[in-house]
Amino acid sequence: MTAAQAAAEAERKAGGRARKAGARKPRLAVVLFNLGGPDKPESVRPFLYNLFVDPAIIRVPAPFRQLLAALITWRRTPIAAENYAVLGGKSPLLELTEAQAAALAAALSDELDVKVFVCMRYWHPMSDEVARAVRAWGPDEVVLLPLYPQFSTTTTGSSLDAWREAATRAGLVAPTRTLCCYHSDPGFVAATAAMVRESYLKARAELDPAISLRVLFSAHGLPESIVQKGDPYQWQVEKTVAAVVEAMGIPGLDHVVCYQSRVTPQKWIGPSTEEELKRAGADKVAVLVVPIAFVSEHSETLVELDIEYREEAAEFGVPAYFRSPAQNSDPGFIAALADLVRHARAGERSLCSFRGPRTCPRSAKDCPHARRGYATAGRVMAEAED
Ligand SMILES: C=CC1=C(C)c2cc3[nH]c(cc4nc(cc5[nH]c(cc1n2)c(C)c5CCC(=O)O)C(CCC(=O)O)=C4C)c(C)c3C=C
Ligand SMILES: [Fe+2]
Ligand SMILES: [Fe+2]
Repeated sequence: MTAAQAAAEAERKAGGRARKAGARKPRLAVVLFNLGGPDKPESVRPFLYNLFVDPAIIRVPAPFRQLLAALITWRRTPIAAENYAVLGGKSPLLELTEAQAAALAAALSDELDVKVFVCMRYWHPMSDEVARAVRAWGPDEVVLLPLYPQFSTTTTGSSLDAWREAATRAGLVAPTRTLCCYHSDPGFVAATAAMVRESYLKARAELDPAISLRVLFSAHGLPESIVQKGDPYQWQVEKTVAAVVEAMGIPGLDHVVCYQSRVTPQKWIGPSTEEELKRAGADKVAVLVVPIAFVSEHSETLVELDIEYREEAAEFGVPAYFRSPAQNSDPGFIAALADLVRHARAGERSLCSFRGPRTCPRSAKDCPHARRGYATAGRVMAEAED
């Protein structure tokens, strides 16, 4: 073959590859992260141990952490098992997250060859098995999407750390974009506000017009010390509530942010949801409780909010108790997730918020944008980008 023929052949092959690439949709793996929950009564104890032994949750060095985790697990297991027994002996979180994954894949499938994986932090499917499955599928790119709109070191941070290690072990090296938070993303806020507004109007219609209605935006709590060290979660929860209230467009809406699910004896951030129920009882106002940091139903909505707090509200003399549903596979919420994936792919950054760069104040030292050398799949990611 002459040099000219070789050059023509190379050009033909390159053209063919480009045409192929043009015809082929990008192969994208999206990984949805959530906390996970037991799949049968016997899983409650190991699930709880996995949670309490996580250094992002119990912040004491080994081997004391393992000892403390075993002790807290021993104390918590009967309470948690009783809650899961109400739900048929298991958490519904995996099925609901799988439904979200299927809906998100459908929303993106016109433009992408997409597969959406579910990765749980403390019960199956967990990081190692999911990272291996993602690698075996052979994506061109990966988007990591936490099902926590607000970043916390205890949730998103912990999941991403576990993923980074698992991806390295699995040899997953595809270019990866990480979406750290979407607390005030316009799509997420609009979808959430529409759901809360509908619940509010429904409750208002059922309620005696003489009785006022207060909205309790109830988020999962955190130990105060974690927030004081720089966890941006509480700041982000407050941003979500402010944006949702504005988008609801109900003038003079009586509302408050409060925190539920305290599970350790330390001081947790407040006010607690129980304190707010007590106050509503004293004020003789009805309440609409809105889960604001959970995007799926699970034990803390279906048991804690729907049974325990409802009973406490009645004891405190709250005249009526309503609850707004979590997003689950609400079409507006899934469309917002799809837009977040598009946005993450279109941006320059390997680590991004819903807006692109960092959104947290400087005081939030545990915002992932503040951590130098943040890495995933063996690649160093964006370092303190703002
Ligand atoms: C110190 C303990 C805990 C912290 C901090 C914490 C933060 C945190 N958790 C969620 C979301 C979920 N938590 C879930 C269950 C769960 N969480 C804890 C403890 C802490 N969470 C426990 C012990 C449990 C198990 C259930 C129980 O014993 O009550 C779940 C899943 C539950 C299910 O039904 O599947 C979710 C989801 C957030 C958002 C958060 C802080 C930002
Ligand atoms: Fe929790
Ligand atoms: Fe941040």
